[in-house]
This record gives sequence, C-alpha cells and structure tokens, in this order.
Amino acid sequence: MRGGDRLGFVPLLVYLKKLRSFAGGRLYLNLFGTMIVSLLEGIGILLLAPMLSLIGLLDSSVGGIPYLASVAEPLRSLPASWQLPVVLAVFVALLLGQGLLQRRLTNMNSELEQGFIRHLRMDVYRGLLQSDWAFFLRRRKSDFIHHATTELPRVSFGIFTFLQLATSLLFTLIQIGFALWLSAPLTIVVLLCGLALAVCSRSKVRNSRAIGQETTELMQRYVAGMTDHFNGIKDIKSNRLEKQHLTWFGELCDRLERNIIQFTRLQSASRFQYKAASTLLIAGFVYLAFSVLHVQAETLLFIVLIFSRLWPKFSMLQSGAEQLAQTIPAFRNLWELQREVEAAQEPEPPEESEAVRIVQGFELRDVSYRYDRQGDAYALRDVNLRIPANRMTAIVGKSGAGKSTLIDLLIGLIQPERGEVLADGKPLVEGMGNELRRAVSYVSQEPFLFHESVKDNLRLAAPDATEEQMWEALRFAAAEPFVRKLPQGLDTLLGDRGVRLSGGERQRIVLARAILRKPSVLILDEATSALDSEHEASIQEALVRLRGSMTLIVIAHRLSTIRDADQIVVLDGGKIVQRGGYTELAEENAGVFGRLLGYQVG
Ligand SMILES: Nc1ncnc2c1ncn2[C@@H]1O[C@H](COP(=O)(O)OP(=O)(O)OP(=O)(O)O)[C@@H](O)[C@H]1O
Repeated sequence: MRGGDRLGFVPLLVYLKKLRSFAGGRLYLNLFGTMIVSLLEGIGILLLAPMLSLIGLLDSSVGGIPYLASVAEPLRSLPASWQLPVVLAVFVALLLGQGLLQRRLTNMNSELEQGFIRHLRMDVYRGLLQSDWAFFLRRRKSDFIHHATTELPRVSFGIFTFLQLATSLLFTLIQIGFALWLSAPLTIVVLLCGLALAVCSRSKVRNSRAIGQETTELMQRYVAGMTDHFNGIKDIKSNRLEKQHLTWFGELCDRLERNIIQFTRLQSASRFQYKAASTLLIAGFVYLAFSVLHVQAETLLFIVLIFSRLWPKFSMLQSGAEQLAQTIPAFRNLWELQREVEAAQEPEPPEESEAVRIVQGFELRDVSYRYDRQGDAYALRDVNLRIPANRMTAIVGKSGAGKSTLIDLLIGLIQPERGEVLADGKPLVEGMGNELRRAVSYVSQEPFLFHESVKDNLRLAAPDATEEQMWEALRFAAAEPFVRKLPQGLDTLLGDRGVRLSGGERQRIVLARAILRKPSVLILDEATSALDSEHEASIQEALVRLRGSMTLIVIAHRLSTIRDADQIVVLDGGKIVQRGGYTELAEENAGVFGRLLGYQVG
C-alpha cells in the first residue's frame, strides 16, 4: 500500500469516506452552498460592468465585452434616473444575499466540522478501550494522548482544507469559463502561466509534507516527554533533575519552533512567487494588449479585473495544497493506529443477562508465555495449576517470577503461547476473556482512583449501589473510619484538586470498590502492600470471611498476608517450584518459600 501511495492520499480518502458516511446529505448541501456563494460573488463582479457603463466609464457598445450590450439594453429602456439605482439595488441584493448565505454556511460548516471531530474522537476512543491487552503492551500510552490531542484535530483540519480546496477548484473553473468567454487568448496565456508556476511549485508541496512529518514526530516526542515527566515529577523534584529536563524540553521546543517557522517561510515564499508573477503578468498583459494586439482600453480594464480575481484563486489553491500536504502525515498516523486498533478488537460479550459465576475454578495446562516471541525469555514455562472455586489461592515468588503474567492469562487479558487456560472446564479461547472478566474484580499493584468523589469512584464498579452498601464495602476494606473523617464524607473530591490520600488509603478505597461489585473472583495483586500491619490484619480477617462465597487469588510479597490461604503456589523464573499449605511449605526449609520466609522473619 505504502509503495503504491507515495503521496499518502489513501488515508485522506479513507477519512473523506468517514466524513461522507457521518454527514450524509449535509455534506453535499454544504458543498452546493459554497458553490452558490462563489457564483453569487462572480455575478456581483460581472455586474460591475453595467455599473461602470452607466457611470460612463465603459462604453456599452463596445463589442469586446460580450454580455455588456444584452445587460445594458434592458436597462436603457428604464427612465434614466432609475438605471443606476436599479443596478445598484441588484448589486446590493446579490452581495447581501451572498453574505447571508455565507453566514449560514459558516455556521453549518462549523457544526459539521465539530460534529465530525466528536464522531472521530468517539470512534478512536471506543476503539482503544475495546482493544485487547496485547495491543496496550505494544504501544506507548502517550501515543494515544498524542493522537487524540494533536493528530485528530490535524486530520479534521486537513479534511476541511481539502473540501475548501475542492470547491475553490470548482469555482476557479467556473471563473476560467467566464474569462474564456471574455477573451480566450488572454485567458489561455494566464492559464499557461498559472500552470507553469504550479509545476515549478511542486517541490513546495513535497516539502510541506516533509515538514508535516517532522511536526508529527516532534509532537509525539513532546507529548510522550511531558507525560513521562509529570508521571515522574516526584522523582524529578526529589533528585533535583529539573535542569536536565528543562534542557531536554528547551531543545525540543526549539525544534518545534523551527518546524513551524519553516512552514510559514515556505508558504510566504510561495505567496510571494504568485504575487511577483501576477505583477509581472499584468505589466506584460497591458503591454501585449495595448501595443501588440491593440485591444480596446475598456476590454483590457475588464480583463485585468477578471485576472485580478482569478489569480488569487491560483495562489489560494497552491497554499491549500501545501496546507493539505502538511497534514497528510497525520492522516497516515491516525489511520495506522485505527487499523491496528481494529485488528486488536476484543469481541463484545452479549448484553449482561445474569452475572457470570465461576463454580468449579480455573486450570492451566502446560501453559507457556513469552512477551517477546523472538526472544528466549519465558515469563511462564510449562505451568500446570488448578485454582479451585471459592477458595483462597496465593501466588508468591520473587520479583519478575511471573505472578502478574499468570493472573493476566487467567483472566484472558493475554493468550498462552502454548497450552491452555480453562475456566469452569471450558477453554478460555481468544475473545472469551471479556465475558469472563464480568465475574472478576481485580485490584492492581497501582490502585487507581479518578479525580471524582469517593462515591463516584465507588459507583464506577456498581452504578446501582446504595450508600448503605458503599459503607459496608468500605467497612470491609477497613476504610470506613477515615472516609467518615473526610470533609464531605462520601462526597469528598479525591485527587489533585481534592483531598490527597495516602497510598494505603487509596488501596483501601480501591479494595472497597472491588468488593462492591460482588464479584465471583476477587484478585488482589499486591493490593495491600501499602497497608500497616493493623489494617492489613483486619482486611485479612474480612477475606477469610469471604472464602466460600468467592474465589480469592492473592499475590503478596509480604507472606503474613497469605497465612490463611488454602493453597500457596510458589513461582520462580516462570515455573512452579512449590505448592501446598502455609505450614507445609514453611517447613520445607530448602525450598524457595522457606527462603523467602526466612528473609522476612529475619
Ligand atoms: N510488558 C512486558 N513486556 C516485556 N516483558 C515483560 C512485560 N511484563 C513483564 N515482563 C517480563 O516478564 C517476566 C515476569 O513478569 P511479571 O510482571 O509477571 O512478574 P511478577 O512476578 O509479577 O513481578 P513483580 O512481583 O515485580 O510484579 C519478567 O521477567 C518481566 O521482565
């Protein structure tokens, strides 16, 4: 595709099609309206001739202007004092009508453009949210922000530039028709000059595209850098890294500045070329018409008038083509992302009828997984494991042992490279994870709260939950006392502009949110790591109470957390090296579990 589409117009066509299916008839109505406006403007100009003739500047009997006599004759039948007012009234009515239509059209265009941007935003965002996990493992998150905030508006701007270009082109053709009617030889000379200039300016369009490509790359780096920096702002401040980051930022801003200025220079050079050419051409025309062709002065005046309307259109077309070329890389970029997203879509489960429940449990049979299929590092290798329903299974092991990978496979976020995962005896084939995850509540290592109130954060998991149920969940997660003390209780705003919570407090609210959903499977991935011993003990007790009503899978570095687990699985280097009850494993002194325990109890 890339080879056959060197200019990159395929993505432009793709988005034009999207615009057409979004806007339907409105698009054609707009294009038609734009043409009418241009036509009215053209007629307004043509009326200048009878006006000039009536004022006496132009002789209506002149044969050089074809339509002048036929417009002037009916006017002459009117009383002399009416002639000019009538022409002026028609002129005013035409231009006012054109102005009103233009106003309406501008509003309609804006509605269309903004509607299309919204539609495109939703399309991209929905696609991203419904992509599988493997897709998110491949891409940088900042790329999505870059696409949504920079590339998407560029694409929309490019599309409307293209539409403007298309209507301008059409109108220019109409004007050329008029001009040909007035004087074919001179119009042909103007056209040839315009064409010659356009051919000479081809490199400008190519350069615009190259500048656009650089804009895309620079903006991508800018957004990625800013996202990284503000995610790591605490590290930056506490390690005094401001200077290094400022240097990086300064260099990037420099390049961005040069990139934009380069494009402006290219455009202004282009405009100057057209202007210089127009000046030289007009001078040449006057000389040619007067001294060589001996055209009458009136005809020449009129042709200069037409030329001065036509030439700026050429210049506008050139400038539009450069603008469009500058946005073409954004089209390609967004289109590539959308195609990747499309290929990564997870099938949507059927509408929720009743909650999915896990009644037998999970099983992993000879499961192996590598993040990099070309590399030789296995995150998990030949894992066989049964996780019974309504019991508590703990997974322990050193950092990097493969614990989180195992969980991702269990809930269908990623697919095994070899072997199979079964949920209630059924193979968890690609696409089934979405349905299974309706039964799961997962609390990650980095608990995430939105900048909303406590209540809104809880409602995300269970939109119909009552306040009573919320307090119950908070009690379970040992969060009730501190939430009661918040300034507005459940309505307190959390996050940057609200109350800042400690790591442990955040973990407890996220745990409450997970419980509120009444899941069939509760997975805690280092979910209590930030808690002090007292709070952790109370959560442990609550978890023990849950046993029997839901399947609990707990990853923990702190081994005291999993003392009550029914089964402990010990992973090392992607393999299961031990499995059993807490006391049983603790007694195997030579085992990994015994060693880990040894480090912790000192
Ligand atoms: N997105 C990824 N891309 C490439 N390699 C990865 C990715 N995520 C994890 N790995 C690698 O896979 C292995 C297992 O990682 P995993 O996150 O499952 O370990 P873990 O036991 O959960 O570690 P921790 O306790 O530190 O969270 C590690 O070697 C890790 O470097």
